[in-house]
Amino acid sequence: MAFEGLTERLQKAISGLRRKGKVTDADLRETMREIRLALLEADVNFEVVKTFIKTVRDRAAGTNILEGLNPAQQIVKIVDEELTKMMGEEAVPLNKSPKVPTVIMMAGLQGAGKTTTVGKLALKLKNEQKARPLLIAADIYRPAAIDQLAKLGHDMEIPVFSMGTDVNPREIVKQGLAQAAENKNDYVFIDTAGRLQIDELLMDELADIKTIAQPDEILLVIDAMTGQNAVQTAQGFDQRLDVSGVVLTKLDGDTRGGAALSIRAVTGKPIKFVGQGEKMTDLDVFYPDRMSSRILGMGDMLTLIEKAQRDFDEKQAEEQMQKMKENTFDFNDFIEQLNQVQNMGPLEDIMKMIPGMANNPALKNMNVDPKDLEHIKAIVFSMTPAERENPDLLNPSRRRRLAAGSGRPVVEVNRMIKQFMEMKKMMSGLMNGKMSPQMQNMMNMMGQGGGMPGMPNIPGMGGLGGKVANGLGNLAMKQMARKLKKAKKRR
Ligand SMILES: Nc1nc2c(ncn2[C@@H]2O[C@H](COP(=O)(O)OP(=O)(O)OP(=O)(O)O)[C@@H](O)[C@H]2O)c(=O)[nH]1
Repeated sequence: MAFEGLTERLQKAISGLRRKGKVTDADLRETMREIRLALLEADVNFEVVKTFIKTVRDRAAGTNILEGLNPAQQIVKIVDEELTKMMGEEAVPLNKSPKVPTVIMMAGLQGAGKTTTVGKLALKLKNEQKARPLLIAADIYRPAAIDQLAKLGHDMEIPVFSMGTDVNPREIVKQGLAQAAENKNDYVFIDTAGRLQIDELLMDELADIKTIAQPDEILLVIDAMTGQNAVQTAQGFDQRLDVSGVVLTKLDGDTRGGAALSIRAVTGKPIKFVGQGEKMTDLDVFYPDRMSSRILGMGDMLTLIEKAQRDFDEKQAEEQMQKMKENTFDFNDFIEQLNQVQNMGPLEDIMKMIPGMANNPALKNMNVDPKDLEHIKAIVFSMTPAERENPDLLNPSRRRRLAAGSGRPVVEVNRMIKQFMEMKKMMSGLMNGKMSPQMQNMMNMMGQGGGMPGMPNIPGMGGLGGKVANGLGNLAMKQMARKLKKAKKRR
């Protein structure tokens, strides 16, 4: 997960204020100095940091009592709002042409992730809008690029237009667009060539393609891990091409965050999407406010809820809930749930989206080994259908059989069954609360209180209460409620 270093530094910078009733000028100066260092260390553009610090300091000095928040919370609130502004305030959607097709031209340096991003975006449009995109392979200089795009298209059942490596890219684009018109494709993506660095030849070619294709959107693909170089690259491309948006890739490997935080402020161009992994589904809309929450370690419940909604089968979730309510949730349901959780991605990443959890020391040391989940599955798969439906059948001799069948020690089998029983009991109680199905499912996944077998038990997280309900967590909850309200309004 991105930005660990920055999150830690910022929290440390602010934590000094937490015990103070009133903030003196010296306190504020010290905190601002720490925040400034944290941002510089994260490789945020120097000028951007300077402006940011001045704004936050002016605001912090001007307001001492805000909605009953303590000094630390006030600073967090201001920093949160200013970070959000720095990254552009609102999510900016993809441009859409009033008449088909919408033409999207991609640009970026070699290896930034252009081809991968074309695939991810096309798949997103196909899945979410039932779009019928055409991908044009106009990178003739790296022969593997055409094959890569052709393979992506083949796997996702999205057509790819290519003419090999001997035809001029300008001609390929012309003919590709003609084909899109003929096939009435609603989106066209042009995958252009990249170089190791910006050079005149490349820029001339891209400028020509722009003239030919008249794109509705020029998306610049930038590798977040290259920090300030990414920002310079963005400036270089933008000067020649006047790009309309940025896709920041490899955010999953970016521990610092400098590019994400500076690009908008330096270039004035919005980050529209972020790439967070190598899978075709690892592309997300960029929400400045959610990113800011994450950076401040306040979690990102909205994304978590969306992830749950996207990756969870609603009908299945309803059925499982009903079973929990009736206390008839069995090992078959449990396996289904484990599979769903695994689909959502690494558990550590999911946990970090919960307010107050990003810097939980227990979470830091937590190493969720995917093998643990596999062991649990192995035990369940060793059960007979009758045992899965009725865990009460599992007497000691049957448990010994499960241990032998799964290759796990008997104590592990016993522990797993005990935890399952406890979870089942707890969930049936919890289900009579007033949470939405998604929330209930999430709580369930997170191993509330007693803990779900295989899910880490997090000390201090006695339910979402404990750790989360105090300090920054408390503020995060308030912020979240505000953001949820805002998001609802937008819809
Ligand atoms: N971890 C991670 N890897 C990514 C992401 N986006 C792309 N990659 C990887 O980055 C590498 C380069 O991606 P490509 O799509 O081939 O890069 P490109 O910009 O098309 O390169 P050229 O065609 O040479 O210009 C591949 O191994 C991708 O899997 C991302 O968001 N996260």
